[in-house]
Amino acid sequence: MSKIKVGIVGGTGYTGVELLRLLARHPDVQLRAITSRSENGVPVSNMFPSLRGVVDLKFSDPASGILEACDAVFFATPHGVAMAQAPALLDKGVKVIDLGADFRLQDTEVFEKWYKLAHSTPDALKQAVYGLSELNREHIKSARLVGNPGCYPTTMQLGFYPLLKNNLVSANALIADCKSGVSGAGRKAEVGTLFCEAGDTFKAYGVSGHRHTPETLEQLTKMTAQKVNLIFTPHLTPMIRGMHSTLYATLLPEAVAMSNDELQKVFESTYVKEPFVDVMPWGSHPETRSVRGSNMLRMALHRNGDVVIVLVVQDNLVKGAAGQAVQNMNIMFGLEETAGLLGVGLVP
Ligand SMILES: NC(=O)C1=CN([C@@H]2O[C@H](COP(=O)(O)OP(=O)(O)OC[C@H]3O[C@@H](n4cnc5c(N)ncnc54)[C@H](OP(=O)(O)O)[C@@H]3O)[C@@H](O)[C@H]2O)C=CC1
Ligand SMILES: CC(=O)N[C@@H](CCC(=O)OP(=O)(O)O)C(=O)O
Repeated sequence: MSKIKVGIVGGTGYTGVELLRLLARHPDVQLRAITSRSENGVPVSNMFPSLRGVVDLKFSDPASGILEACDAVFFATPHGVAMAQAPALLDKGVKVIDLGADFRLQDTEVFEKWYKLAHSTPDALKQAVYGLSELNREHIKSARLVGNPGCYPTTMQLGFYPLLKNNLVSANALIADCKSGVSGAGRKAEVGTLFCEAGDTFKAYGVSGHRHTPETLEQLTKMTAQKVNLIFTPHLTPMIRGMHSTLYATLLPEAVAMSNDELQKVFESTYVKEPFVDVMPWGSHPETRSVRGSNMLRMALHRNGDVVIVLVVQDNLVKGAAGQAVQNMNIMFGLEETAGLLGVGLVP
């Protein structure tokens, strides 16, 4: 089979360089174009010496037409960019995966409220498929346009799914207490992400409303007939990569008698065939470093009375962004789902 020709829009950002790291060693991919407006013409390896001898392309202008010759294009760009540029690529038969939020929310009014942007391509949005690989694989297989999930929503959905799908917990009282590494904010210069502002300190943000709440609610609602209510509190933690989500859900009266062993089996049987979801033994404490640089999401169950506690870790740049995007590309092109994604986490 000939290799898939791939382009990346936004190659100078953190998810862009993560895509490059993964795709450069992907057995079925040929990297054709990596765009940057600010670094146009500069060799990619000048900016990222980690890619010297691995990627020999130069950054190109996203408007040069080079993307149209690709089979697949990833948008690793701020919200609003993919919706402006994807329709022309789709018209040329190029498959598109957006790492931003332009194609995640089905309701344009909700999108406009949270992103403060008018949605310019509601027609393209109608054909977009939400790219949570494990739960939406069948739709992703035939998708031409995928909206890759947000990083926090990936942990919340995969953690709550076995409980909601099996009607074991009250969906009306879900709590997600989540922590992200600073790379989650992207590479753009902002005072809040400077070393002196984000190092050796810890804080919550977006407590009264974060745009990942509507995305997560929209998807959790598909898992259960109950009304879903979610309290989601993100925190910024002084590490570069990694995300840790502590999820709380109260068992319904009819499920309270379940043993820890039975609950564990529900999770294990849900994810037994998933190459990138690891259900650890009951009572484990997954660490972010166990998934650093890898596409694996690890979870472990605990219980306090009627409350089930699910601990979930992932690398925000891999399973939370670029890795899941590559996983979706593999599914869209009928490749081995794990191709290019079998790297092991970096410990220590
Ligand atoms: N960081 C993370 O953990 C996660 C990020 N995401 C999402 O992925 C997307 C990318 O994030 P991240 O890599 O962190 O962002 P960065 O801010 O680090 O990078 C953004 C990139 O987009 C390019 N860009 C900006 N504006 C335009 C434009 N108008 N046209 C073409 N290219 C443009 C920039 O390059 P240049 O200006 O040179 O063209 C840069 O390479 C965002 O939508 C983000 O929300 C999703 C999940 C997790
Ligand atoms: C630490 C940090 O700032 N994280 C980002 C979320 C990560 C991300 O980029 O998600 P989207 O693709 O939905 O924007 C935030 O809370 O805005």
